[in-house]
Amino acid sequence: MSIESYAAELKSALRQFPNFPSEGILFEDFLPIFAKPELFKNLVEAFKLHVGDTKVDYVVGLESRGFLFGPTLALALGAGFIPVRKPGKLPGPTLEATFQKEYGTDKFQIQEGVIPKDARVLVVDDILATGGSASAAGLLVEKSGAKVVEYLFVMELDFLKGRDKLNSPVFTLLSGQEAKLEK
Ligand SMILES: O=P(O)(O)OC[C@H]1O[C@H](OP(=O)(O)OP(=O)(O)O)[C@H](O)[C@@H]1O
Ligand SMILES: Nc1ncnc2[nH]cnc12
Ligand SMILES: [Mg+2]
Repeated sequence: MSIESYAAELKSALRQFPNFPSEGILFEDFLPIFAKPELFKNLVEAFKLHVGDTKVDYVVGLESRGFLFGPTLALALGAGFIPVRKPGKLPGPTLEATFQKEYGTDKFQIQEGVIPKDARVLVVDDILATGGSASAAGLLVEKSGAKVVEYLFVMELDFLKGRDKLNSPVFTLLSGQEAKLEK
């Protein structure tokens, strides 16, 4: 199957919730994908097709939703998985970055020394909204001395222009929201 046909099938599984978690947000719920093994398998297969022969040493997944498929994708690519977590969850020395997102401020941490210098990394998450989360994660990868080969997302909220904050190529599997939710 092609990436496009995987994408069409996956897109039809998503559910939208207007005004969640706050007024004016159209929330894209991608959890139904994980309730069906064939959809979950196809999500990973579609990303794998996109990555192709590109050399990847690590997949870095963002807490929480990037943890749902990041490790599975890493395994499928023969790469390691490294978590970027919200503060206070990782033991030992960490690197930290603060960021703004679509609905609030947050912090991310990564353990120091877990990514070898010059490693080739894919940063993966479910949604690219303002780009705050992904750019903070990219910064942590760069602070570790590694290289972000590409950012991979299931979906993008195009109107927020999050990709402008990212300084490596960006791939989004499904077409996203082009306009803000009308009241
Ligand atoms: O591009 P941004 O504006 O940074 O927003 C995108 C991020 O927001 C959501 O995570 P969130 O932290 O809300 O919750 P989660 O723990 O459920 O992943 C989403 O899963 C992305 O990680
Ligand atoms: N509209 C949205 N739907 C789901 N997750 C999100 N994260 C940030 N914005 C989101
Ligand atoms: Mg998230």
